[in-house]
Amino acid sequence: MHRSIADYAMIGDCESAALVSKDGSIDWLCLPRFDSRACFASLIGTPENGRWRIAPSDLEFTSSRRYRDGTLILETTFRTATGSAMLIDFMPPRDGIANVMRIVVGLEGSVDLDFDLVMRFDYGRTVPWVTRIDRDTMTAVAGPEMLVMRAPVNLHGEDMHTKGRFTVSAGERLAFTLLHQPSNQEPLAGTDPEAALADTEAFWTAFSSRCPEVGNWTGEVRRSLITLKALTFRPTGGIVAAATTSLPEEIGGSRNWDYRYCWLRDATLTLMAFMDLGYYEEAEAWREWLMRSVAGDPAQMQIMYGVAGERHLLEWEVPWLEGFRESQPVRVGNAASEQFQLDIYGEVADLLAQARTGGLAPHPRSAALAHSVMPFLEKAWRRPDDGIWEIRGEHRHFVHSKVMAWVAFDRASKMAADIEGGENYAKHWRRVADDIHEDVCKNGYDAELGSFVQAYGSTALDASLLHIPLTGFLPADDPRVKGTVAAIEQRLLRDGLVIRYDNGETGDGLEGEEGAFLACSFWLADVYALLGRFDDAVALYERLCSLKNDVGLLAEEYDPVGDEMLGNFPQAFSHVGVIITALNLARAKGPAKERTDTNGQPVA
Ligand SMILES: OC[C@H]1O[C@H](O[C@H]2O[C@H](CO)[C@@H](O)[C@H](O)[C@H]2O)[C@H](O)[C@@H](O)[C@@H]1O
Repeated sequence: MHRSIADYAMIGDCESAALVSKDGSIDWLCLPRFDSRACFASLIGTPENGRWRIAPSDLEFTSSRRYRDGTLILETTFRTATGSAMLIDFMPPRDGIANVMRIVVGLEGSVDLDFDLVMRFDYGRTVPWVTRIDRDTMTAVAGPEMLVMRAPVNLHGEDMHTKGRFTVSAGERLAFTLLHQPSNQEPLAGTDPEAALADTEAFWTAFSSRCPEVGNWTGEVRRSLITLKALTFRPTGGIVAAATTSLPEEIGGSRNWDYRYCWLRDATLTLMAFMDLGYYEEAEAWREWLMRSVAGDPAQMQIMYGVAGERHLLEWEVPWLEGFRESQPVRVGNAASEQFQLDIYGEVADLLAQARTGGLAPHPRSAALAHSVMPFLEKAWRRPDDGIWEIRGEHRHFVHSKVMAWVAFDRASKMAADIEGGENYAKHWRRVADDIHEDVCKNGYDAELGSFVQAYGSTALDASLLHIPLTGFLPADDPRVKGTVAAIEQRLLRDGLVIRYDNGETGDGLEGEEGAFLACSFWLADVYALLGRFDDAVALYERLCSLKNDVGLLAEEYDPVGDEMLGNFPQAFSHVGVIITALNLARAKGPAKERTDTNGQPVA
């Protein structure tokens, strides 16, 4: 049986994350940060590239799992012929030390379990020296890093694995911990796992209990909110697009990318979801991250940064990893970081404008940002770019990019009051917005097709055009918008889900195909809601939610033919869709008590 992406659940501590399989194996873990070199990389390799498995010795076991309510604490229950046991997996929010904790709890009878720990640094390549320090403690060292593993059972070394077999009986609890630290220090003591479990539960419930009711979809929304929070990097406010690299967009294909970075686009959309639910601290922290990351020459502004604002995200291929179900190459770093993508200015401006409307005080450096970025953009919007999909080919005049440049000037003119001389700026930026609007309507609309098109001069379609009504560029009932929606329904739907574009007619510079893009499918549901097609919107939303795995997680894409998730996982873009579309549906139809305004407050 092959593995599927849906087999995994995420645990994390808002600085990094691990993926745990249904059969109790942590197959992905990067420490100390999301984008650090993995110490468990079997997700995109083999068990020899690092993993930590605790599972029944009796291979005939069954398992089921869930997150403890309102938390990111994973509970996997194993059932065997002799009894049942629960594996509780979590990463405590850090007090300086990165820790993975696993508590095995005997539930019924007794269960024999196998322990198999394969510690590898450098994305599965480097085999460390493993040394026993005392009865319960082992260290693994290679170069600058050290893992300290504590286990209350007998373990031994075998073929570069740390192995053991133990029995847990009803009522018993056995705690295992793995912490990461620099190798030039003495092994740290670590915290008591049971106390850490209580603290972790308190952290997540304090966060998730503030989530407002969202119609029939509160459960869906809350799980996605927790997932997005887990993708934020607490020390800096950065937000990663997903927890993984190189989960394939086509099984066996080469569309494998590293998403463990902060895209301005993905992060702003994530923050819109946070703010729509009334969570403003994340927006404030991210705004600080943004101001530090983009500081300097606006021509050097990047579309993505590292979690602390790093700029050099050099893309390279990892030859020793065979890839998820042999999807090669595995990539680390992302060359799209060097692309020119016009839409990011609009996304950032939209976010800042919504943050202001939601009550965030003007940032002391918002004038500096406006004074450097807007004059740059006033010229730059006329240039072709790489577009929202980061197409690896020639620059084009993408319609979505121009629409988002309009958003930048539209929102800037509305926020101009925050800066000195605001009235004049407001007028000037409004004029530029009008120029862009005219340009797009003239060059981006094909009257014969009755639809906007992907790029000036092209007849290809693009799902990103759904942002035309969603951003307020044109109203949803404008005939040109209705025509575009009809064309997308006709040409970009695959088994009811939306693909980004038809690669046959577009050519994106890459080999192979990809699945339906889940975020685009949520956008279509949003547009249905705007058009008053409420039943269509709900049907599509519920279909999308049905694609989640057993613990409520979504990857970037879905293959309707192979019936499986594709792409990096869990993906912020997709979970943003779960939240924003639920809010749109609840606002459109729900009884007053279920509606929320942008502060997450019930609307009277
Ligand atoms: O399709 C080619 C590109 O795919 C990735 O980009 C996609 O993911 C980004 C992060 O979620 C998203 O912001 C972007 O809109 C998507 O197209 C990949 O990161 C790129 O390197 C690649 O060219």
